[in-house]
Parts: sequence; structure tokens; C-alpha cells
Amino acid sequence: MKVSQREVLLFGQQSAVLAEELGRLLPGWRVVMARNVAEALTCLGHTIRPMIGLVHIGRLVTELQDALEDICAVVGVMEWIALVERDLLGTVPVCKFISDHCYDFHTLPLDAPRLAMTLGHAHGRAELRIRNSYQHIHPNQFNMVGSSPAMQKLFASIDKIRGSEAPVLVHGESGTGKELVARALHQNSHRADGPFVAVNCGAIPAHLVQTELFGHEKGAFTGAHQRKIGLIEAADGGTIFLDEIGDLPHDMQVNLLRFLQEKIIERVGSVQRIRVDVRVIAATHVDLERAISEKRFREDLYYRLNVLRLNVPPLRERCEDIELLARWCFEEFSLEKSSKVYGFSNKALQAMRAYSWPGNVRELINLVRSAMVMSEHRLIRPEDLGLAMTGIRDDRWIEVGTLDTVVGRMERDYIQQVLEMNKKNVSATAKQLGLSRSTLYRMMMKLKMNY
Ligand SMILES: Nc1ncnc2c1ncn2[C@@H]1O[C@H](COP(=O)(O)OP(=O)(O)OP(=O)(O)O)[C@@H](O)[C@H]1O
Repeated sequence: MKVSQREVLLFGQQSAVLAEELGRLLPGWRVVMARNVAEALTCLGHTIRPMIGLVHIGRLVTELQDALEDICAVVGVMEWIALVERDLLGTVPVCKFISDHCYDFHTLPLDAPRLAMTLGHAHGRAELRIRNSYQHIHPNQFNMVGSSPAMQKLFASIDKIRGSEAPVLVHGESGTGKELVARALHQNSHRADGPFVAVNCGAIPAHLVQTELFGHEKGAFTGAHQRKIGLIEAADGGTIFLDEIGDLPHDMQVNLLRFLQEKIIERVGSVQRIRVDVRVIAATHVDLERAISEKRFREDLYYRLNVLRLNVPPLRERCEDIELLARWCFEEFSLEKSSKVYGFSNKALQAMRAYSWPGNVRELINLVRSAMVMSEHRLIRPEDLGLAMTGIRDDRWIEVGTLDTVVGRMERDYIQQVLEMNKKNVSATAKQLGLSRSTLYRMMMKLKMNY
């Protein structure tokens, strides 16, 4: 579709009166006017596609926001300039609307040379944004999306250690991308042509872990009708990814340690020692040092696994990536989406930035995919993502939910903040919060926090 170079949409109830004046004052611009969304959508066809909108602001701004979003959904990128009576600039909703949605504002009566200059600047900016919006988001060489400093640091570390043979311990909350990191290490190493075997240690029943990992011979126990190759052996020549390593039963930890030391396995029911060439990458969302102090995890195994360490940051600590991931996800799953949906509303982006994402990237992908299918609007709104907002307080949107959920989220966020301030020192955090250590531990468990 051809982008019009010198058209400006004049939107608002008073547009008929202003249009004539603007036509006179702005000879270089073609002014297209619309009093409401229906009129705007009728006149904005394939040939008329302005990049600049002048919005005349009356006293009621609540509906204007949705109107601008609806228009943008059809036109694409637009820069809005507000035209406003001077006395309205003193009202909070008008100021908020202008700062949230407009590139600039002009008070009435119009100062033509100044307005012409603003239109020129806004036009340039819209062009830049259009160019930017045409750039597709591609995952990087590690098949990951992220531009935040924290992720850049992670990518640099992956690049550094991908060629090493030493075990790697990947630490991060659930859904942050630990398995993706492990796959990136494998696929960017000389083992890439070999197998990548992912094992969730927490999902295998304790009595089956030994045979799952090491395999068994025919007749090794009742029901062993044939030989079974274990997962470690199946990863020969490649990489084994031991997810949730903290859940590995204690007696199995000894066997894994022996394997890490000798690189030899014995199938259950056999005395044959089989050499296996496997790189081990383990992952955990729990604090293994703490598990060691509580005698739930062997210290010697920890040091064997923790030769190289990667920390995957939670999504709430890399807000810059939220919009990028959401847009990537939108492109990635565009075939599934309702044909109505064009993108995200500003409010939805704002809500996503304000949310704490306890389920991290996995949760974001799920919410966006679901909203893409279910949304009844041109632009996804906060409620489509289950992140409905009630209003603004201290310039922040408040999440809606049952009182318990919202209070829980707030408690979690606040405890997390104080923990970070105290470098994860629980005693200092408890003191600052006016709680005993045990109460804080109890609350953190209840709120499903990692510590
Ligand atoms: N940076 C990223 N770019 C693109 N997709 C990502 C990114 N991080 C995570 N994902 C996606 O999010 C989902 C969860 O990632 P993954 O399974 O690697 O997380 P995890 O930390 O291993 O989770 P768990 O601890 O629950 O096993 C996957 O669909 C993965 O592809």
C-alpha cells in the first residue's frame, strides 16, 4: 500500500470548523477530516493513509484513546499532535492523554508556522517508526530473542563456553529459557550433529531414575523383558540436559557423580562398563547452595556440575525484552491469530511492562497466543491478556484480580525487591521487613518464590 507523503488527518468533533482554517494555514498539506471513528475509517482507504493525525481535544478524553487506537489499527503507524484550548491544559486527564498518546500539542488559536514545523518533524518521526516496524524480529544464532543488557551478557557467555567440554549449570526461574540455553550450547558446539537428550529429573518417579538414566539388561528385574538403553547412553556423542537437577534423589546423586568422574556407565543387571562420551548440562530453579546446607544435595556433585555457570534472568528484570518478545511471538504465531487482530494497544504494552511475570517467557508466550486467538478487538487489550487494569495510581496501572491474587503479587514483588537490595541475604531482608527469618521463609514458600 502506498504511503501518502503530505496528508494529515484532522480528528475530533470540531474538525469541520478547524479543517477550513487548517486548509488555509497549511498549504503544503492535504487535510482529511473525520468527526468520529466511523467517518475516519470510511475516508481512510487504500489511497489515503496519513502518517500524521491532528486530534482536537475536548473536555472528554476517555473515548479518544480507543478511537486513536482503532484508527491506528487500520492506518498503521501514526504520530498524533493534539490541538487543545489553553485552559484545558490544566486538567489532569487531558495532560495525561497528551503525554501518553501525542508527539506534541498546540494550543488554539493556531500558530501556523509553528504547526507546520511540528508536522514536518512528526512526519520524519513517523517515517522512522514505519521503517522500524517493517523490521521483522528474528531470534539470534542461539534461537533466542532478547536485546536487554542482561540477555546480551548471557549470549556473550553462551558464546564463550559453547565449545568447552566442561559441565555447565544453568540457573534461573521456571520459564526463563534454561532449556533453550542448553540447546543453544549444544547446537553451537562440535556435538551439534550428535543427540541432545533432555531429562526432567523431577518428573521421573524415584524408583525409575536409575534405569531411566543408566538403562537395564534383559531380565535385570521382574518385568525387564528386554534390554533398555538409558538416557545417558542415548546421548552418546552429544549432550544430556538434566533439568531440575535439585530433584534428583540422593542415592542417584552418587551414581551421577561417579559417571561425571569416570564417564562410564553400567546398565542395571550388568557388570559391563560402557564408556560414554557425553557433555552434561544441568539446570535448576532452586538455590543448590541452600539445598547443600540442608543436606538435600551433595556438595561434591554440585562442584562437579557447577564448573561453568550461566544465570538466566527473570523476565521482570529485563523489561526491555517484554515488548520485543511479545512482538516476536505475534509474528511467530500470526497464522493462528484472529484476522481482526493487528497488534497490541498501548495499554496492553503498558500492562505487560507493569506485570511481574512469575511464569516468565513461557507465561508471556501463552498469554499472547491466547489473546491473539481470543481478542475481539483490532488491537490486543490488557483484558485479552488477563491483565485488566482498573486505573492509575502514582502513574502506575493497577492489576485486577481477586484481592488475594493482587495482594500476593504485590507481596511477592516487594519481598523480591528487598531481597535484591540485600543481595539475597534472608536475615537482612527479614530485618528490614520487620519479620522473623522463619516467617519470611514461610511467606516466600507460600508465594512460591525462589531464594
Ligand atoms: N529468549 C527467548 N526467546 C524466545 N523464546 C524463549 C526465550 N526464552 C524462553 N523462550 C521460550 O519460553 C518457553 C520456556 O522456555 P524453557 O523451557 O527453555 O524454560 P525453562 O527455564 O527451561 O523452564 P522450566 O524451568 O520450567 O523447565 C519455551 O517455549 C521457550 O522456547
